[in-house]
Amino acid sequence: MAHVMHAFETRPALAAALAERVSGALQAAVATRGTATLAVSGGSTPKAFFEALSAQPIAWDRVKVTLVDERFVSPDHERSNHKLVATHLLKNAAAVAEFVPLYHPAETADAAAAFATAAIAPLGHPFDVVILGMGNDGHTASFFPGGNHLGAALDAGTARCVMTMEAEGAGEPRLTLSFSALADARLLVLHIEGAEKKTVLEKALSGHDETEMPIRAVLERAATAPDIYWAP
Ligand SMILES: O=C1O[C@H](COP(=O)(O)O)[C@@H](O)[C@H](O)[C@H]1O
Repeated sequence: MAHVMHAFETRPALAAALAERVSGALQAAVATRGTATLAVSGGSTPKAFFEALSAQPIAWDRVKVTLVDERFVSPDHERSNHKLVATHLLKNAAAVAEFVPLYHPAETADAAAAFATAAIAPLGHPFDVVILGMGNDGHTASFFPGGNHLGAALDAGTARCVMTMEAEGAGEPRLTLSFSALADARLLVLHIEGAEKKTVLEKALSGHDETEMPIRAVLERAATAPDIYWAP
């Protein structure tokens, strides 16, 4: 699947341009269907983009926001992706958006994943916008190399769901949307920053083994061609 590369000179320029692009897609969705859905990544990269997006003049009360993946930690934990979104995105104009968490205070990650699968179902499909990140190990969402459920998570035939993932490089157990739930988004973005991530992307583009670099599943066979946003 071909991708479209958008390279920027600075990270603030990327954040502003991506916020405008996502804003346009969400506004179009609201105009067409009355509601819009947005699934975002966590990690360190999206903060400036979230801040820029939070100020966009969208009918945010019609927008439902969720995560592409989450750590199995409570929302007040410093590694919680929910906390990141609450702090940097669900503010300003976006404060009225509805947030659908993946984390649920269940006894096990598997039980939380079952709750989350039920919680995201009413959002409908495909998502209007999905923003993916990428780790230096080639993971995206929580599709980690060596992940215990990686095969099922990347299987296009797996029903749209939230699954658990454990992997050496993942830290705590993870909750992740399946590839099937992400890959047909109306707008599918891979947002990466820094020279190291560019090198990782080039490596991913030069091979085919998805178990080595799960991001390859998105780059090679997502139903929607990804738009890649990069800045040094
Ligand atoms: O663990 C995660 O990492 C990736 C990449 O994060 P970054 O800190 O390198 O930007 C992120 O996309 C994912 O949502 C997150 O859970």
